[in-house]
Amino acid sequence: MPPIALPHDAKAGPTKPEVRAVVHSKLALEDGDHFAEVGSCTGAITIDAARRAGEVTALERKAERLETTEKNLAANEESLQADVELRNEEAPTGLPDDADALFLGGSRNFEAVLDHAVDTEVDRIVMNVSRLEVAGKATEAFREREILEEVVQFQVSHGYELAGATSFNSENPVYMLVGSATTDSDGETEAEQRGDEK
Ligand SMILES: C[S@@+](CC[C@H](N)C(=O)[O-])C[C@H]1O[C@@H](n2cnc3c(N)ncnc32)[C@H](O)[C@@H]1O
Repeated sequence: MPPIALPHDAKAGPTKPEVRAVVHSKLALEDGDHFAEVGSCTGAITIDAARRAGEVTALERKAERLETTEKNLAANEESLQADVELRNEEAPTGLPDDADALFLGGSRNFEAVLDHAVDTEVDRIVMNVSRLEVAGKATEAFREREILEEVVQFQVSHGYELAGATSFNSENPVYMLVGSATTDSDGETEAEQRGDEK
């Protein structure tokens, strides 16, 4: 599969390729999945998701950024397999009730978005955060809802040649929260079950 093309830019994006690779490893999208996204912006995550899932619903609160999502999706049309619906909404408004996987690239109303994910039992939830204080609040919100599986923090640096040697330019650190809101026959999430076992 060729790398995605992003001929159109928007402020606040795109999510860097190395970060996208980790996001998609955690989302583990398959043909039959419905993927929901909060904050599609340039569409960098949306395009990769539309190459893997069967259905994509992408929300973006800013109309001009949703237009960027649409244009970048069109630039990758030949490699997409999913039915894609773009919604100019501020989540949780506009979120589908049958998503298998959810990515929060934008953090507005994230508590209400997580409540919706719990109510609709979303199987895989990934949230990316760059600001430390928001990362702390989001981690608490995942824990309170007993849906937290992993907290991953990482930072990517790219090498460049300096005086015949290699030096590095660093990207901002990323905090990635990974969870699941599916429940067993007793109505417990996997995180709750792990708590019971301790
Ligand atoms: C950091 S950017 C996401 C970047 C995107 N993953 C990309 O690769 O281009 C966050 C985006 O989320 C949007 N956003 C934030 N909260 C939102 C919400 N509750 N509903 C819809 N969009 C939201 C913002 O307008 C912004 O465009």
